[in-house]
Amino acid sequence: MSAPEILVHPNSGLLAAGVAARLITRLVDAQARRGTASVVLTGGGAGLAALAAVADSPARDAVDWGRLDVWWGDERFLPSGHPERNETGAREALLDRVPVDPARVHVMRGPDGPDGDDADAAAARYAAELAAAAQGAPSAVPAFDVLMLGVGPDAHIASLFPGQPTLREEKLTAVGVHGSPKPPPTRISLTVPAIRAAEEVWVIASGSSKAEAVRLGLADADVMEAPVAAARGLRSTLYLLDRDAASALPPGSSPVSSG
Ligand SMILES: O=C(O)[C@H](O)[C@@H](O)[C@H](O)[C@H](O)COP(=O)(O)O
Repeated sequence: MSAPEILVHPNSGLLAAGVAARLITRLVDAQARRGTASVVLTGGGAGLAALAAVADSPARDAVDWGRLDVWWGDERFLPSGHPERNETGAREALLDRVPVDPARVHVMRGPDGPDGDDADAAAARYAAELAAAAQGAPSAVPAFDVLMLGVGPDAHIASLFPGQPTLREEKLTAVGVHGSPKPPPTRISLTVPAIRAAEEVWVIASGSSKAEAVRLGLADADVMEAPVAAARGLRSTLYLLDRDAASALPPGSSPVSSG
């Protein structure tokens, strides 16, 4: 597992622009190497702002959008098109604005999907889709090039909340989440092992309400108390922050500032 690197941007707008530039570069590099690329998206303000910045960037045309696999780290268990779905936000910010291949946009299904109200079955369906794309990898998930995560003030990532048993899941790669403290209560989430199988994990945070969660994540806090501490990539782990989110870094951190 990689130790986190910390990159601090002057404000939330420059954070979004910085994440967008970095994402475009990573996807272009992956496609140059392998022909395809994969990304795992997050819901939440900072992650969606970064996607909108990708769509607004002239450099976006350097990405071959038809050869990109798009996955989600978590989804709110709501019907397709619902404004609160992470999918809806990502489509509005980016996916409707670039020529992605619909067959490569891997959504977590909601109650209008083939499993109806059964979020656990919808999660199992997603795990099966991940396994099919994993080409026999022992992790049963593809080697994601970039997995983006927002973080909550309570230090949750994806839909893995402090104290919930889903944090201890070791075998399944996607789970149904019930009783989420952040609405809506029912969700689907990747698990810790699925997140940690990504090549690069990016924790993206903006604003002072995230400063304590960022501190806990970097201080290797107990994962049951601060799920963000589990967010580590195989090759690299980046904390992409604005100044306010970086206002309580643990002693001894070596942030790199931009701008
Ligand atoms: O479904 C969700 O709510 C998200 O995936 C969640 O994990 C989010 O990324 C964080 O809560 C940060 O959200 P904000 O950036 O909006 O605070």
